[in-house]
Amino acid sequence: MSEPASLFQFHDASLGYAGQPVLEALNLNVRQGDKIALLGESGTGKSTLLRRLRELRPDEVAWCPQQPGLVPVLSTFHNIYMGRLAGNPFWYNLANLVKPLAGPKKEITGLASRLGLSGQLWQPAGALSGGQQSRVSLGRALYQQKPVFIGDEPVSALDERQAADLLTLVCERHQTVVLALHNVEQALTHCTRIVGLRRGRLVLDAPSRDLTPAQLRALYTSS
Ligand SMILES: Nc1ncnc2c1ncn2[C@@H]1O[C@H](COP(=O)(O)OP(=O)(O)OP(=O)(O)O)[C@@H](O)[C@H]1O
Repeated sequence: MSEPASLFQFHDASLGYAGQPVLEALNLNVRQGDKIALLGESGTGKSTLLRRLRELRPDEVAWCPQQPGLVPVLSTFHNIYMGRLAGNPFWYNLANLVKPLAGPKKEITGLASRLGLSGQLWQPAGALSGGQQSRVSLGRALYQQKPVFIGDEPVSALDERQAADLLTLVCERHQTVVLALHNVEQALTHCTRIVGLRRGRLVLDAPSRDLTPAQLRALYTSS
């Protein structure tokens, strides 16, 4: 059987800002079909790496940022709809803003129900709880329907059951997934490969089946 295609490749790469490296000597190959959890303590460069992945293949990536970045005066429906804004003509977007058309209405109503947001569909995003807002943000990324999902702590504001349910949904609906997570159990349950960062270096890249929670927690120890 042939190897899955490579989507993102880094060879001894350095990633950072304005000439200041955050990640150095990075070697990483993300293949089609990978379900990767990116772990590491705060400030070690997870978001930096995810942003670069998104920049490399903007048309193929559904992006779920760390901060939901919703438009507070617009409804849940409209914020989810924004996931496909760029792919539709102006008149179509305007029509949906004023009076949602049957197609998007049906699709987004179904998605909102799956996200537990049926009761909030027409409420302004600014009136939602933090967890509800992060589900809207997830909905907006899912609505993009891209082959690759990149999420920066997409379920950190959710309770355990909701987080598990929505990580399952994300993995089912995308061929390739890369998620920054802080919960090692979630990482091992939902992802097939774990990439660990520590102090700006990639220090772990292994199949989930070969790892234990204790090994992953070591990424967060101070020594
Ligand atoms: N836009 C930026 N300009 C300059 N430096 C930045 C920028 N974004 C992040 N950094 C710096 O890069 C380093 C890594 O940040 P990054 O957000 O990638 O970490 P992280 O692992 O995602 O952290 P967290 O788990 O807290 O989200 C930090 O020192 C941060 O200050």
